Amino acid sequence: MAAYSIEEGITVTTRTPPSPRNVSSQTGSYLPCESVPHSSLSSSFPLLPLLPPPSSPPLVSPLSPLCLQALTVISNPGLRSWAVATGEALLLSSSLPMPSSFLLSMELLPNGEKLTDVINKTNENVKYLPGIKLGRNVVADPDLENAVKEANMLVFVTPHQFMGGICKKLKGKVTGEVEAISLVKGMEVKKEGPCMISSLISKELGINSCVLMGANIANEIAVEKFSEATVGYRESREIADTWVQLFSTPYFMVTPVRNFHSSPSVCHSRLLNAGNNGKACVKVHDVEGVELCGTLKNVVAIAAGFVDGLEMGNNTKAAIMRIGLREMRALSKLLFPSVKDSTFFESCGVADVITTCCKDCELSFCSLLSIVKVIVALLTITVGGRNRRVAETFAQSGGKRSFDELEAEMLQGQKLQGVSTAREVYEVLNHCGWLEMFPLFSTVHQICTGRLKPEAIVHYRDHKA
Ligand SMILES: NC(=O)C1=CN([C@@H]2O[C@H](COP(=O)(O)OP(=O)(O)OC[C@H]3O[C@@H](n4cnc5c(N)ncnc54)[C@H](O)[C@@H]3O)[C@@H](O)[C@H]2O)C=CC1
Ligand SMILES: O=C(CO)COP(=O)(O)O
Repeated sequence: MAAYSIEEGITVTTRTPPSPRNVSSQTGSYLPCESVPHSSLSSSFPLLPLLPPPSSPPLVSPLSPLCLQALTVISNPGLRSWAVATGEALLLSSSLPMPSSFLLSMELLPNGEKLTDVINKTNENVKYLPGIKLGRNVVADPDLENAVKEANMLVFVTPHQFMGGICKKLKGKVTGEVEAISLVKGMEVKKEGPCMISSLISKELGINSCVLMGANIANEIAVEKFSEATVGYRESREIADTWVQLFSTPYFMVTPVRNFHSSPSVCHSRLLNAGNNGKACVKVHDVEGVELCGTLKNVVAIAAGFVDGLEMGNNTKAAIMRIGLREMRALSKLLFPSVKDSTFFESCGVADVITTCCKDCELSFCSLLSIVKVIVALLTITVGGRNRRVAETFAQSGGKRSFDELEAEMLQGQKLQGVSTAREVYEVLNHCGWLEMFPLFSTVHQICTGRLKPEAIVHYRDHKA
């Protein structure tokens, strides 16, 4: 059985320097190279050799002020998790300067061996990525502090619920010039107001953090289906380009997005000031726009799941997605006026709403190929957006089975983000007196907590809290 704790974990460490991945070994390039709007760095990146000579010097990106010495992925791999799809995909590529990938689990295999030991022995994650050799320079290490010791690039990929504990544990342990990127879709709500995960990382660890969000169902990326993602960044375009370079593959197209400095909204300032005796000083950039897209779309996905569970049809689903997107944009801009409208047209915005709210497949018994389709459907029915899927089952049960129970049963150790995010959003709306302005968001929370029936999702205007 798997036993997870923030105290223990796995790290995968590389001791050889990076070399960019070999594009000729990749398949499934969707767009011609010229149409991929990457930086010149990223377009030349995939052509370099797959494995570095053991004595190559550390990579110094021509665009980046950062000398890429070591990269640590802070994650906890699970079946079909984003951590596995991205974190380990990164590690598969020995293009990276990564001495380490930290996997927050001290998981024992059925034979009693530690997964970390087996990864180090076989250079393979026999449980979650069997049959695939990790980059030669990858080492597993169960000690979080040790994992970040040499790293100057940190990738965070865990459910948002655990980020507070992880940051607390790392406080004071991350030193030198370190850059972070968060792939975590979610936020924390403190008494002083909402705190995006990238801000939490920055505040707790004293380092800059970009974000990467997008329409990225993990298992599709794991099988190299073409996808896009958006990197949100604060100050430095060079840092964003470095992350784009690290994450990009022919089947994973990453685009950087920036917003300009601005003050937080009046209400947000009031919230912050209330908790900090007026001393709060927050700088806001579009890293928040990208991150709020990734965070809030999980609430919309829950709403879409209710619609599916009640078999309300595509028009209703489209209406809920549109209203959800509108509330996403409105809340993001109220919280952070610097958020740009155009961000909602990036992968992190409308595309993520679509992918997370869509059903994986429809069973069609009318087609000539119905048997094949049913088999394919049954094989794939367990994939796709988890928030939508669990909410669908919740609605089918008439709201009688709790989300906790369904999460444990359906996700087998994975974590649902949408239900806790709906609660966190509700707290913010309630605190700011905005509940009536966001009827869909507040109705979702009330359905999740059993105060309203799932059917209320289309009567949301009647349920002003
Ligand atoms: N899975 C996906 O398709 C995508 C996920 N994301 C985001 O990436 C983040 C991570 O998602 P996944 O990798 O899918 O996570 P996940 O839902 O697979 O959870 C990862 C692991 O965290 C573990 N965990 C349990 N207790 C823990 C603790 N105390 N400390 C640390 N970890 C603990 C869980 O057991 C699980 O194995 C989330 O914010 C998610 O919204 C983003 C894009 C796609
Ligand atoms: O964020 C995701 C896809 O972009 C994954 O969504 P779920 O957490 O609903 O599976």
